[in-house]
Amino acid sequence: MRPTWLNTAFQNGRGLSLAYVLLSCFLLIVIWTITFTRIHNEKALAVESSVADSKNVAAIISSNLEEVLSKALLYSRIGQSVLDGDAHASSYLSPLFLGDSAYLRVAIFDANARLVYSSARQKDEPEFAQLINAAYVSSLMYSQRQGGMIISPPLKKDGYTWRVPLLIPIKNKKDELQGFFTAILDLGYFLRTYKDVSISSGSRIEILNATGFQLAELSGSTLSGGSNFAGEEYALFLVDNKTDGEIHAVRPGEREQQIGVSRKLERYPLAVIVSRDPDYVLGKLTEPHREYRYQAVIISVIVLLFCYALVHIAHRRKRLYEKLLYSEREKSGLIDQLEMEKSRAYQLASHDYLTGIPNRMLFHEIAATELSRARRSRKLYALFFLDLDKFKVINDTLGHAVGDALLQNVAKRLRSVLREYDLVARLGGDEFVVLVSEIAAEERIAEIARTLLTAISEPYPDLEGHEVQTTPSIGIALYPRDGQSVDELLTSADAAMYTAKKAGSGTYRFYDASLNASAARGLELLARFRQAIKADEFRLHYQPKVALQNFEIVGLEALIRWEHPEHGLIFPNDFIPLAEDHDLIIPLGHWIIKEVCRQLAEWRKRGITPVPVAINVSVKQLQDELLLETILSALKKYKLPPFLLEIEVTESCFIGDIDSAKSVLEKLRDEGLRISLDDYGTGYSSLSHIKTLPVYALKIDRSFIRDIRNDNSDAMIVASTVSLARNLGLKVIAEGVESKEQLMHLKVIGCDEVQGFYLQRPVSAEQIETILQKGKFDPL
Ligand SMILES: Nc1nc2c(ncn2[C@@H]2O[C@H](COP(=O)(O)O[C@H]3[C@@H](O)[C@H](n4cnc5c(=O)[nH]c(N)nc54)O[C@@H]3COP(=O)(O)O)[C@@H](O)[C@H]2O)c(=O)[nH]1
Repeated sequence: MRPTWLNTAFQNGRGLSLAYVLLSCFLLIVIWTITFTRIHNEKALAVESSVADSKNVAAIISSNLEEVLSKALLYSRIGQSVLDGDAHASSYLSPLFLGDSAYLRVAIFDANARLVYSSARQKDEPEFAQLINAAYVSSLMYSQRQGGMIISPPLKKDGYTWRVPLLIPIKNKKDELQGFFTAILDLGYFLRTYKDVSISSGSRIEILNATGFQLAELSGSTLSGGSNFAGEEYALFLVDNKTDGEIHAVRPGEREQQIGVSRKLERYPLAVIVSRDPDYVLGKLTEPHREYRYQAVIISVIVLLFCYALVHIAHRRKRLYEKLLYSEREKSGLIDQLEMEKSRAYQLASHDYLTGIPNRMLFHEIAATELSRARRSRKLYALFFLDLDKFKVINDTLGHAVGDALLQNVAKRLRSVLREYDLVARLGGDEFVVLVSEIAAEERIAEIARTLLTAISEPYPDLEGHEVQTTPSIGIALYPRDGQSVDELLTSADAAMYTAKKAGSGTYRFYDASLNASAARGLELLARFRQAIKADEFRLHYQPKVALQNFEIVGLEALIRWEHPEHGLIFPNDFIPLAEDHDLIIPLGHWIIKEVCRQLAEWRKRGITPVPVAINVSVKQLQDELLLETILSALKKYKLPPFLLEIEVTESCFIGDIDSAKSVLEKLRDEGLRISLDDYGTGYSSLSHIKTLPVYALKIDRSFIRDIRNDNSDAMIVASTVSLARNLGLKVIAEGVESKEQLMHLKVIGCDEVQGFYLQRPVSAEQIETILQKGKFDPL
């Protein structure tokens, strides 16, 4: 992820422009670095190859020069024979010397510097006199390394400076000076032989003697000489120990440093310098290097133009982005305004202006959605229609302001006594409606009606300075019994409200008249409950669970009934919710546990093979601290293995304090009891959540089985539950099987067990005994 400031910078174009400029600078640096490096390298290479070439030339020249000088040594030995008095020796010398163009003339002197022989047949040789003096001055100590040779600049200033005289002292066997061999060496002739081979217009060959005097120079085709470099930096190489090397000094008289190499002759006091004009060496690179720079300039211009174009685009983008942002802001402002207007309009259209609660329109909308949910639920839905008694009188006598305040307070009180998700609306005038969803038992409905009645009947101490008291008349309609749609329910509840009004103010009535009696009966049952446990009025009925593989009975479910002395057999839906609400479910639960264990023990005693019996345990029972102890002591008392007792819990046990419910069930499982999840599909638990619970089986709710043959979505839900549960290693039991078709369908999709009226309704312990003895069904 890019940091936010970077994102913003890139979005608004500023960051992009900067990036393009930096990239361009980088490219320019790269382009010019490459260009200059290439130029520099090529120059260095050219200099290097010129130096190597010059070194070769210097080596060849110095080697040839050594050869030429070696001949002078040969001639000096013939000269010794002449000095020894050999009359014919001089006749050997002439032809040899005549064939050697490098030497112009030779002469031999005795030890007293008297001329003994001259090839030029001269009486004296003044040019050599200076050399002979020099030889005496140096006490003839010229080293053998230098061939014992003296080579000096010519005395004659005739322009032929390259015609240099050389002297070789001649010694006898006792190493005494016997005389001198002298010759004029034509270095010009020598150098010219290299003119065509190695020398071009930009090159120069120089021959220096040991003192730094330039004896000869060949520059192009021009011969010259006579410069004295003694003591100059240019000739410093003469005094170092190296034979050859490069010259890094400006030649006297030149402005630029030449690319030069030097080489000293090994045996004679001469040195060769080969140098080249840098312009000449590097001149051929000038054009290609100009070309490189030209290319670099063109590429740089392209890069700059490209950069300019990109920056321009980025700026345009920035401007567009700003415009877009602006219009987005404007648009979202408009949308917000419209939304506000819309919600205000909706609020006005859907809510009662006086009380702020939903009006008839919104009530219809929400109630319709609630009823569509109600189809899946096994709970009850009730619509309460309320009308305030004597409201017209209050309004007419105390004024509209008091009437309005009363309506507002009634709405508040209704809201305050109901759950958040119960629906309260004002239909108009003094008519209110309340839709209460998911009511566990019918008895609860009467309780709710009484709560509403009490809340509204309380005095209103200060309504615009007046104390007011009123009562409501409440009509109650139940879904789906009294109406399938909102309108039908409203009509029924309205009718019931009129019945209530007729019965006298401050009362409630059910649309189904029989329920008025049952509401009263609820109170009566409650009053007798504890006594009923003591008087042993409760009974357990049993319904078999059958394996679909072979239709054998694999278990039973124990279902409670109340054998009331006056009302006869009462079913659990009529008293279990009452018992739950008034903390009576715990003593009842203890009774059921003991009774099931007692029954199992009795069957075993009578030789009937017992099968596991499941009991229903509610949330409240799971919170009972004595539950585990009661179960274990009952199993112990009747010496029953724990697997014979099963526990059925609903998903509602895992809403709220899930950990404590889970821990109780885990303890029970650890003791060997099996836990199954009842009414699966009516709650919100996902299979992945169920996997974390200590359950071994799922009981698919009968509302899914009812239409399994006709409703595709029910069939799909059941099939996928079976397959997913199997993957999780859970058993699947289908409840509410009422037909052969449902049974076959469930067998085909791989359901494990079924329970339902088709095979067997719940029956008394005596009746189930016969069925248990048979052990299996034959439903096909
Ligand atoms: N906490 C306790 N709850 C209990 C106990 N005994 C029962 N109950 C719960 O009361 C609800 C109603 O029970 P009941 O009226 O006994 O109905 C059971 C069956 O008779 C009924 N059933 C079985 N087969 C079919 C069928 O094919 N069609 C059909 N319409 N009804 C059928 O289902 C009820 C059993 O349901 P379930 O428990 O989900 O397996 C009920 O919620 C009971 O749980 C008790 O001792 N303690």
